[in-house]
Amino acid sequence: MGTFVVNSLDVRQLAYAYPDGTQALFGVDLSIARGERVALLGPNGAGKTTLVMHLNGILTAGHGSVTVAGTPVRKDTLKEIRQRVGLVFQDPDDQLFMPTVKDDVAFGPANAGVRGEELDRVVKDALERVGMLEAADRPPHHLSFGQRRRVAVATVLAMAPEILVLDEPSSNLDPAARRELAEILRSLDVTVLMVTHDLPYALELCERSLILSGGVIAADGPTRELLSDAELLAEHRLELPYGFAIPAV
Ligand SMILES: Nc1ncnc2c1ncn2[C@@H]1O[C@H](COP(=O)(O)OP(=O)(O)OP(=O)(O)O)[C@@H](O)[C@H]1O
Repeated sequence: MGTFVVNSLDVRQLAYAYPDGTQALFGVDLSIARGERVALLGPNGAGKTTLVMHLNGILTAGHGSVTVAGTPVRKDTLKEIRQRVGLVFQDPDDQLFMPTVKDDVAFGPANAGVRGEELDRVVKDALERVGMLEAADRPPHHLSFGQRRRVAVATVLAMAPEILVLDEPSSNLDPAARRELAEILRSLDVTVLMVTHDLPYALELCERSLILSGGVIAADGPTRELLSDAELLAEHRLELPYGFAIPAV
């Protein structure tokens, strides 16, 4: 047998209409290789959330397919898929509900059968990776918003996901917390897909970006090239902050 490379994510001809008939996706194709960090850009209503909800089977394909590390997202693979696709919601409070930070991080792996010293090690490692180990015994609701977002990332990392999917990771963060999270994400060595309206954040973190617009992938290429194309940005209602200049390489 020859060697072949399995992508972290393959989406083929994915189309989806909500029960009320609203067609949100019209045949989306995309592949993300292992270790890539990719930004998913696009105006309000483009279908970004709808696409993300297909990645771990919250929604299942009306038409087309989603495959994570070679495993198709289907009803009978959901358990495996939910472990492989680490979704970090925009609001960390949707993800943190245990009395302490370490209980929250332990919840997923404990459910998957990890126990004892192995569980302690997994929790410690995930908290260390997001710089939150000192907060292990604190109640999540005593932490700042930025700290809670980092703990939410840790709860997902503890499952050793194939791909980390972040919804608006920089939203509601002050400049220092925004920069700290960028440093953490850059250090992770995991495949990342991040949905963002923060174009400078996409540029800083992701070599490649996708523009989803009107339910289709309208552009896929180096972030720097996409963000340098004023016409492309205007066409898809994307705007760089006033006065922002793309830094020279
Ligand atoms: N539950 C629903 N029922 C019907 N239509 C929906 C539902 N959720 C979303 N839509 C519609 O599907 C389309 C895509 O919405 P979606 O939330 O995926 O866009 P988005 O790119 O995530 O937008 P935003 O940037 O505002 O979060 C929109 O036309 C939206 O109105």
